[in-house]
Amino acid sequence: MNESTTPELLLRRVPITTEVTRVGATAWQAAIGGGQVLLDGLRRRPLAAAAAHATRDRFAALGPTYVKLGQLIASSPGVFPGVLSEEFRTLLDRVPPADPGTIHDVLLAELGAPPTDVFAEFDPVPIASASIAQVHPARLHSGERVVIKIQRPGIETRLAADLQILERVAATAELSRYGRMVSATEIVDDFGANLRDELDFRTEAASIDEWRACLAGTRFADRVRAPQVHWDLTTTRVLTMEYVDAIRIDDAAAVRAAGHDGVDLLRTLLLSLLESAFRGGIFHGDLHAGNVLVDPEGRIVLLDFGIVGRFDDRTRVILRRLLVDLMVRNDFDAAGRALFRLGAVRRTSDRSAEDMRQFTAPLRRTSLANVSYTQLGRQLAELAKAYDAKLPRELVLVGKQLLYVERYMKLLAPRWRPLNDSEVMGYMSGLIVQAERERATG
Ligand SMILES: Nc1ncnc2c1ncn2[C@@H]1O[C@H](COP(=O)(O)OP(=O)(O)OP(=O)(O)O)[C@@H](O)[C@H]1O
Repeated sequence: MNESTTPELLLRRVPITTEVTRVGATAWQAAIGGGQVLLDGLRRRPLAAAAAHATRDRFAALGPTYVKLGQLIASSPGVFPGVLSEEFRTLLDRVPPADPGTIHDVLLAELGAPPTDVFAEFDPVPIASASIAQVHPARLHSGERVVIKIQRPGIETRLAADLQILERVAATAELSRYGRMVSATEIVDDFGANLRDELDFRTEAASIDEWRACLAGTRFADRVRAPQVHWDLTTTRVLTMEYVDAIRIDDAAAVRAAGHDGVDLLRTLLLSLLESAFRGGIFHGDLHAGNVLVDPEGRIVLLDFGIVGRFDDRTRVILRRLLVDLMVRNDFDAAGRALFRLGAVRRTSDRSAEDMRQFTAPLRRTSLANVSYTQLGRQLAELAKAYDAKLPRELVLVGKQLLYVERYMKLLAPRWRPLNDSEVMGYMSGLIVQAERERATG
């Protein structure tokens, strides 16, 4: 069928605001997905791969909510079948820009004046256009270059309708064992809460400031940064911030051509992530390559604080102790108790200390440096399955960020072994000393 005549596209042309139209579009996409799988089956392609491919295509056609959900699946190894995660990695969030007139109206409504008054220059052509927002370059009257992230009109209603459908699908999925094991409703609830947060740009702006404050005074303060927010020009649907001129971290050729040292960059990225998560309490929760840049001075610049993770004081203390129990004291009973206190394990067994010992064995071997986060994540997921454990969201989130770091390591510093690096080990020792002190003081 010609794409321009599919019901989904026709529906897209009229305002899709009601649940009924979204249910129709979702069912239609599910039906084509099913058809595609059947056809592939007849053509004797492996069924799992065909189903994953069809699901990816349908998610892309259904728009923002599903694209975000697909990206979540892609970055959750161990929870979903590998073939599905792989397929979803290619799901990009790029859509044509909204009509310039509607963008003008959003700015007028949010900032109280037309962009031509508020800014010395405003470029109506965006530099990036994703499903929730688009980003426009502009210049303030002071001469400073800025970018303005502007929310697409109508996105809120559309997401709300999609979320309602997903909630029902998740409730149905929980009737099955697999649905319960992956906590389908919880995944959707969590996902919905994140998406709603992402719709208030003041939350994102506040996270940028909070993250910067948590690294201020540490040795990372001048090695990793985020754009300055212009609060006077920031509202729920408009975020104005400093323009950052930098290259993507996964553009290895450009990073090398600019004379930056891959090991230095990766060390900074890894340690500042650990520092912000295990000491500071707030970390960037979406370090995909479009959000991690390198500026001409060789500093890492993080963009897009739409997703952040937080560990409260108590959790940070437990996590630091867990690290010591596993890596230094080899006290696996204590490590098991720590996991229990994190709320992660609901069932214990006589074998838990032994299982924990086996899980951490690769960490303690001489080949310590070769341990892969991916391998670790898979093992952790298996252990969680065996113990009916549910890893706290933030722990999973920090794990995902380590997977990104690992990916950039392969690109920029393939021979670097963080656990053989004296600065990394020095940093870990600092954490361990702190944890021992906390243990001594109860
Ligand atoms: N401060 C900035 N300076 C320069 N470019 C920026 C800045 N902020 C955002 N951009 C550009 O806009 C793109 C999208 O920004 P951002 O990631 O914040 O939006 P998003 O809608 O959340 O996108 P995504 O869904 O890809 O995460 C960035 O990848 C970058 O190219």
